[in-house]
Amino acid sequence: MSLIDPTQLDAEALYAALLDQVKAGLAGAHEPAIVGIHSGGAWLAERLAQDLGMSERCGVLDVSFYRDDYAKKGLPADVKPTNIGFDVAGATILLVDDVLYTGRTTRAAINELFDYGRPARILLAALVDRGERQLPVAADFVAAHTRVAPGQALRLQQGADRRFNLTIEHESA
Ligand SMILES: O=P(O)(O)OC[C@H]1O[C@H](OP(=O)(O)OP(=O)(O)O)[C@H](O)[C@@H]1O
Ligand SMILES: O=c1cc[nH]c(=O)[nH]1
Repeated sequence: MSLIDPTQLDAEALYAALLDQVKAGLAGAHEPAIVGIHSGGAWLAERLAQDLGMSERCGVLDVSFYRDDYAKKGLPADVKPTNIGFDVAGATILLVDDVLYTGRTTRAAINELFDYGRPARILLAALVDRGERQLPVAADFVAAHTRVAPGQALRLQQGADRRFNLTIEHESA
């Protein structure tokens, strides 16, 4: 696994690489569907679903209520309703997030998904894996591995033209 300097991450090139991986990985999958984690994962999921002709089977999860730090942090200002308009039971769900770090968001998302039904399989796609996991979580599809200094965060942004951009910010407490 080679690590890419976080200042060199080209979000559009990474998106194209992730799309290729996901296309190959979902070929022949049983009842495939795509679910993005609000907010960056949802932008990615919507674009992947459009590019794969799967917009009818694309949903969004807001894991705020399922986070293990919910009691401490409460709800963020921009909480959005979860929206899954297809049958999760028996489906192959591609869970999509922008940045994979501690793994706690993925854990919360899997917990929430099971409230909608029992999927046949869940696969995880992340645009960037920054390592330093705190839970045993691994992505099936990753466009880039990097390391970011403590106290900093990678943030995905989407422009009005739907193009992606990754920036490095100081992490909010
Ligand atoms: O692996 P973890 O340590 O859980 O971190 C990864 C999560 O952190 C970010 O979400 P955040 O909660 O900051 O919300 P956002 O997507 O709206 O920025 C990111 O979008 C991932 O969902
Ligand atoms: O670097 C990070 C870590 C967690 N979540 C992000 O969006 N970026």
